Amino acid sequence: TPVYDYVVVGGGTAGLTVASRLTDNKDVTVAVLEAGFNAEGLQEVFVPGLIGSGIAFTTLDWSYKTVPQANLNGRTLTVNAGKGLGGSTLINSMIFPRAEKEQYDAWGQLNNDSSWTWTNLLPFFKKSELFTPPNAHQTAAGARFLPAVHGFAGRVKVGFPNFFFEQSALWRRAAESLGFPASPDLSNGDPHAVGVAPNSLDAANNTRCSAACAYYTPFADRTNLVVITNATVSRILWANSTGELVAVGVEYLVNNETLTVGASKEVILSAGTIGSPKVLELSGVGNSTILNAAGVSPVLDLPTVGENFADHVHSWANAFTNVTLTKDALLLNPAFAAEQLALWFKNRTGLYSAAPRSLGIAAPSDVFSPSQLAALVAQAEANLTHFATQFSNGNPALAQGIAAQHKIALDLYKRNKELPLEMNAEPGYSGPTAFAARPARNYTAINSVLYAPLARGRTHIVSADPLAPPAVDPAYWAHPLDVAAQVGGIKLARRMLAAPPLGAVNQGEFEPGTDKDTDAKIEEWLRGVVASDNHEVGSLSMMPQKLGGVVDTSLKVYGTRNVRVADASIIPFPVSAHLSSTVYMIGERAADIIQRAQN
Ligand SMILES: Cc1cc2nc3c(=O)[nH]c(=O)nc-3n(C[C@H](O)[C@H](O)[C@H](O)COP(=O)(O)OP(=O)(O)OC[C@H]3O[C@@H](n4cnc5c(N)ncnc54)[C@H](O)[C@@H]3O)c2cc1C
Repeated sequence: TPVYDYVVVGGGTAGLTVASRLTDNKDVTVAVLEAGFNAEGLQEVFVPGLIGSGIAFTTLDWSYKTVPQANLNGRTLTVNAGKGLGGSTLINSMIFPRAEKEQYDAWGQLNNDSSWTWTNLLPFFKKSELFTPPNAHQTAAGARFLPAVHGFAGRVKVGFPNFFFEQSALWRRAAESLGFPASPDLSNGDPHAVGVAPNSLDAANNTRCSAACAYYTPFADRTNLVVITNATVSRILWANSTGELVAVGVEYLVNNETLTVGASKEVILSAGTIGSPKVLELSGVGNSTILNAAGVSPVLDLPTVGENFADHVHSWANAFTNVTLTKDALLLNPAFAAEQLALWFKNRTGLYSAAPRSLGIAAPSDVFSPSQLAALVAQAEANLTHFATQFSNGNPALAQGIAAQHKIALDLYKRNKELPLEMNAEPGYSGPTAFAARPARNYTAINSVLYAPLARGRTHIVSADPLAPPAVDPAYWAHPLDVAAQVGGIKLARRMLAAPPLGAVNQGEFEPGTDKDTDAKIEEWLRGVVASDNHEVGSLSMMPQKLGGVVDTSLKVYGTRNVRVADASIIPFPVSAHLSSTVYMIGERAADIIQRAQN
């Protein structure tokens, strides 16, 4: 068995960050085991406008299925997660802002550790970034940035695209007319505003910069960094079965062969919010009842593994438009699409050079009237213990932890600082109806993403077979405030579609449809259509053990000597942003913590 200092499970967003930083020291050896393959050479990965096409959502996607969702008409939803070197950054939409500073501060507050607060985390956000400021064309198209909040010597290339859709600019002005301030920079910790989102792309040649592009490709020739692809980790190997657990390596599968690799110092779990708890449970760490039922012998009873799971869900309002240069034009006219793709390969311009999103992050005051908000918050406060207990799966410590999270969220709601919705303009159709089934026209869509859900669910193994998918239950919409916010998102999206100057190109609503003219009808429609936004967090949450946490503030799994978690699963509660910048920050912070622990 080959032995490395560190073994990283999962070569995704945070996993490659940790591996890359640790091997900056040439005396340190790291092995990364990744279930997928190196997909950097595929155009579906590197061309920004091909997001979601080709194999992006097939081979390169775990495509996890939820259990039937009781609040969504019993539907089974898909939670996408990238499978391949780079993880979810291979297939994500490349939108690269950050959440509000009060939410990061709340991680510190929950954990009684001021090192996990916005001010102290900002250096790690910056450390990950190699930011290219907007050029004159991009600035004229609305791109803005504040140098003080960016990094210029990191590894993830961040910048702006070469093409901007007309509808995005019209929408930003419409949002401003509804009271959204123009953002000086969507990464400044104060995202209640509207602006052009920075992207995780290499502005020099207009290509996606995944975690592999950032943290692996430039360092692939390091002899102290070994990356094994097509390797599915089945479990952590322990030296002991009583007392504090000591990991000595991991077992993994390549094709049908079982192999092992040794770790002389630490094992780092970076398999994602659904993948990491699965590996821990397969290794005998979790709720003993759940493990026994799945046929795994418990080694350490840590009953909150896989609990406290939360995800963002999104919905849409879309309208026909007389604007003709839309993403729909690519679908409606294959010859035009081929021309545009050729243009991208020729000089990196045209419709495929854009990862087309402008964002506006809504505050409670944009979504609710003062009296409506007061009533919703009062109701949530009155039912705090009820819901915390319901979501905790019978674990009293976690019930306290969820209650503490809800209290923080509701206090922020009252200060207009918990931002419940992302609004973003899609220059083309976005919604639940397949291309062939909808009118062959041009559209403007406003996505609204539920950003601060109070519902908590879980993900657990149901089998000892490492290749069997886990049962994922996000418990979408299990809290009334979540439902009210998402209904409010449709109404806000409609106001945006009607507001000038966007209103001038609006040729009538397609979905939800003007017949959905009451909150109750909107809600009923949404139950049948809302989809995961693939922002799952919290399943191995960083919280004190007395609040049902799984890792401490050094990211170490309670009850183990040398297993840490670095990925989105440690994020204790959903934050109001797309996640990748935050996950890179976690990877940078994890590497720093590990390096300091060794010195
Ligand atoms: C379709 C989609 C769109 C998104 N859009 C955006 C966006 O626009 N902007 C944004 O900021 N965020 C976006 N996100 C979210 C963001 O990309 C993720 O939250 C983030 O990348 C997760 O990082 P991670 O390190 O936790 O996990 P991942 O990056 O998913 O890495 C986990 C890795 O572990 C591997 N793995 C899992 N199990 C095993 C195992 N047993 N053995 C070996 N390897 C294993 C996986 O294959 C994967 O490579 C999107 C996500 C998706 C899926």
